[in-house]
Amino acid sequence: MAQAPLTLAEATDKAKELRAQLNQYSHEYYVADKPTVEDYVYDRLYKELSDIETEYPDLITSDSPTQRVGGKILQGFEKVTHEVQMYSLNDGFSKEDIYDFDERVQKLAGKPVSYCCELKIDGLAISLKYENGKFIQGATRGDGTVGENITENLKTVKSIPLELKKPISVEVRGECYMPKQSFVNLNKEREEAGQDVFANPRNAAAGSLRQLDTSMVAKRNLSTFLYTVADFGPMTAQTQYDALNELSEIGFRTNPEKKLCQTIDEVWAYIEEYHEKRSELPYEIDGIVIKTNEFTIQDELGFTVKAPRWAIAYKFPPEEAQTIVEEIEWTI
Ligand SMILES: NC(=O)c1cc2c(=O)c3cc(F)ccc3oc2nc1N
Repeated sequence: MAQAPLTLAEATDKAKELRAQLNQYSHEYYVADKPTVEDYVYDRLYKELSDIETEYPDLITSDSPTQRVGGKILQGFEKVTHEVQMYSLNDGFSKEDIYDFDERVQKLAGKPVSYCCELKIDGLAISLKYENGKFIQGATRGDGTVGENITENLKTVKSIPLELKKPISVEVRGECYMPKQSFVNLNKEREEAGQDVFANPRNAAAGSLRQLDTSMVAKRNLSTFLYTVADFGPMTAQTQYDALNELSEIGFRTNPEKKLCQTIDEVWAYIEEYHEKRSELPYEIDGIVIKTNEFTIQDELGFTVKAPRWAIAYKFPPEEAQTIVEEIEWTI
């Protein structure tokens, strides 16, 4: 039985309630990886909100889940200048490189330091800006000083919050990536459509974020892991490990495999552990990022022209791309 049409007042209240409920379900599914409802529950509420917004377009808000599907055709990507430079990392390729890094850092710091170790996600570095809790700008790293404005495309990435849990103004950085399974599915579709396939998930993510049709990006199932606070705003973390937890508390998706290591031996054990586990992860990693944990020490060590002195990326030897795809295809 069709419901009597809602008055504007009823529709306004109902839309607000549905947005909050849907954004909560979406956070659980795409950010916390802990969905609490079946898809059909979400879909039914989504349709209810979408119908209200069709009836009353003025009720559409920037953080409405209906804004995630894209549908804009962009003319191109404007340039964005990063007020806080987006550096790259120095690479290490051997155990010796990692122990040399530790020796340099301890000498510069003048004392033993602890390290925060993180998986090195093989995606595309992005910067996200929020004003009073609202997502206002997303950009690529570019050359570290000038990147591309890909805000409209990043709005379709479900793990990127359109509104934070607190109305704060911050700039955060992280990696946008395509999960392995999505990569295999996308290449299957492209092959069947006679299109070129992507060589690896990183290229697929980069190619997806360069789409000018935002509805195409929405279909690519991209995700994110955030790892840096560029402009702290009111955030209080004094170490990298705590900053990752704080990023998660305000609504960002962070990688759960981080580890606080008191010695470089512990760091090396972590590197070996994840070199083993690499093929089981649902996303590609190309190494491990090691950072001095205390921000006071990061400030003391600072940056060279190219990279921070207080971090190093240990790069795993490249896995044959074929093995990755074969392994996944076997699991389908
Ligand atoms: N791909 C990654 O998973 C990853 C990348 C970086 C960086 O590129 C990076 C660059 C800096 F100048 C400083 C810290 C960083 O931390 C990082 N942490 C990570 N987990």
